[in-house]
Parts: sequence; C-alpha cells; structure tokens
Amino acid sequence: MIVTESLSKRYPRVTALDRLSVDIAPGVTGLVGANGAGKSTLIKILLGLAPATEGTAHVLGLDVTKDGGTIRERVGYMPEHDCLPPDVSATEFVVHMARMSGLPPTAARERTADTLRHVGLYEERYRPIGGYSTGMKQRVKLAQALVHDPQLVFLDEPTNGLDPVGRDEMLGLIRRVHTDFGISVLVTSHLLGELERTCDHVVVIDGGKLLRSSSTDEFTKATASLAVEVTDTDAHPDGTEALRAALAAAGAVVSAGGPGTEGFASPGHVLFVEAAGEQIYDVVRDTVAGLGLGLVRMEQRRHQIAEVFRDADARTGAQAEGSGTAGQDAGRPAPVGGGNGA
Ligand SMILES: Nc1ncnc2c1ncn2[C@@H]1O[C@H](COP(=O)(O)OP(=O)(O)OP(=O)(O)O)[C@@H](O)[C@H]1O
Repeated sequence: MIVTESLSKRYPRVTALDRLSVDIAPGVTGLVGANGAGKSTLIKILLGLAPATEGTAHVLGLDVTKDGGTIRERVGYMPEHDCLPPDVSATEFVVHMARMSGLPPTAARERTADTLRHVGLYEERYRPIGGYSTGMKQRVKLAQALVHDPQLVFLDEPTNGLDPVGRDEMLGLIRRVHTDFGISVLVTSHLLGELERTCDHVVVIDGGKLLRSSSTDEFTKATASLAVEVTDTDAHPDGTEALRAALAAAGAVVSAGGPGTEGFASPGHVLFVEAAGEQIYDVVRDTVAGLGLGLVRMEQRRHQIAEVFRDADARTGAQAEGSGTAGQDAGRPAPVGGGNGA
C-alpha cells in the first residue's frame, strides 16, 4: 500500500525524515513517534502535498511526485489540527467535501448521511460545528476523510484532545473503518499503548528515522510469559526465591521483579516464567506443590509494546556504552507516552 525508500525531508534547520524505508501492507497500521518525530511530514509527502528532499515514495502503487492528484482521490486524510469552519453544520461541511471529491449532489448527500451516522453523529449534525465538543469535531474530521469511499485513510493523531472514554470510542471507530468497510488505515499517535489495541502493524519513527516496523502480534506474542505468585511458608520464608531457584534448576527461564510488575499488588513476589510451551504450566504447578507453597496466581501475560521497546532500548544502550558510541539516535526508544495510552 505504502512503500518508501530512503525518504528524506530536510528543512534548513531540521531533518524531519532521515532515509526512511518502510513497506506497509493493507490493514490498520500505527505510525508512532514523539512530537516532532516526522509523522505529519511523512503523511504530507505521501499525499503529494510536500516534496521530499530525496528518496522515493509510492502510495497504492502511485508515485507521490507525479500522481499526487490521483493519490488524493483514492486516499482520505484527517489532519491533526482543528481546521473546521465554525459556522456551518457537519452535514453542510461533509457534503461540500464530498462534492469537492467529485461525487454528484445526490450521492454526496447520501454518503454524508451514512458516514456521519457511522462516526456516531446524529441530530447534532445539523448544528453549527463551532458549538461541538472536541470529540464531535474529531468525528467530523474522520467523516470528511471517509466520505468519498477511499481505499486508504491517513489519520493524523485522531485521539488528540480526547478524554479516555472518547479515545476508546475513536479507536473502536478506526478499527471498524477497516473491518466494516475494508478501508486500510495509517494512524499516527505518540502513544504506543493505544496503537497496540487498534493496529495490525506498528511502525515506530524517532528523529525522522525508522526505529522498528513489525506486526503488533510479533511485538507481543513473542514475549509471552507466565506471571507466578506464591505464598511463603515456615519451611520457605521466601517462597518466591525458593520457587525461582527450583524452576531455574528445572531448566525454566525465570526473572523476578523489574519492568512488567507494575499493576501487581506485591511486585517483589511476582516471577515471570518464559512460556516456551504448554508443559510449562505443569512444571510450575508441580514445582510449587513439591515445595509445599500456595499458588496465589499463575496467569499468562503478553508484554505491552512499550515494554518490548524498553527492553530493546536497555540492550541497545548497553551495546552503545560498551562500544563507546553512545550516540544520539542509536538506542533511543520512541519517547512515547507509556503503555496504557492513558
Ligand atoms: N514547514 C516546516 N519548516 C521547518 N521545519 C518544519 C516544518 N514542518 C515540520 N518541521 C519540523 O520537522 C520536524 C518533524 O515535524 P512533524 O510535524 O512531521 O512531526 P510530527 O511527528 O508530526 O509531530 P507533531 O505530532 O508534533 O506534529 C519537527 O522538528 C518540525 O519542527
């Protein structure tokens, strides 16, 4: 759907994109990075609205330097900033945008009604946009991006300014844009956690450079582990340590405490056991029983993407220190806002 090769965009004082090469397949893809990472710049280049300094980019097989007009016919765009006229209604505005996209008057009105209903705007759609809440304005922006039935939409920070409930609703809507209508989505955010729940694939950029591109499942599944918590007994005053030693002796890969224990009432009592296969459940149960400990919990846990990046960063940071090249971009993770999107 989207292919870039060594794409760079340099402003006089800033390199907004730095030799970025990505290949994005159909589906819902998250483009994540801190403010200033280059997300909006990439979208503008992909729409043919801003020229790249070097490199190439294709959207739906079309060259952004030559086919910008055709790309914009087939791709919807929800800009980040507030750009809605306050004194017209959502219906008037979206009909206008549909007409601008080339739909005849009747089709434009029908598609507008359908799309506004889909994004959850009903009778309010006849009121002037100036009186809308932020959530309603975001929905109007989403509707205008969808009204001409594009193959692909670019959504730039669609959850900006929304409270947690509004954000969840918007993320649900975005997912349905793909599942209900088959439209592919490229959605940007500075919050990793919210993309984890919404996207099939995540691309992370930092300082205009590609940090990582992989499927959401790859980030999380590969790191499945069991969180195990046990009681102490007279025979084992530190039951957690006794279990850790016994499991390690049985060949299990075990870690205690550290990242990932947030949310547990007694983080010091939680062991993470790498879940290599089904048999690990029996190994943990038998080891706990053999030690005479009480099993408080044994639950499967998928790491959140943010943790994966934190781990990767720790590794890269250690390497960079070791090689004396602790440099600007080497191991910097996307400095994004945590794993829960809240
Ligand atoms: N027209 C411009 N002239 C000069 N510098 C620019 C211009 N547009 C963007 N930049 C710079 O390029 C960098 C990337 O900006 P961009 O807007 O693409 O980031 P972003 O990841 O979308 O962040 P945000 O969510 O804050 O918009 C920033 O440092 C920004 O200041």
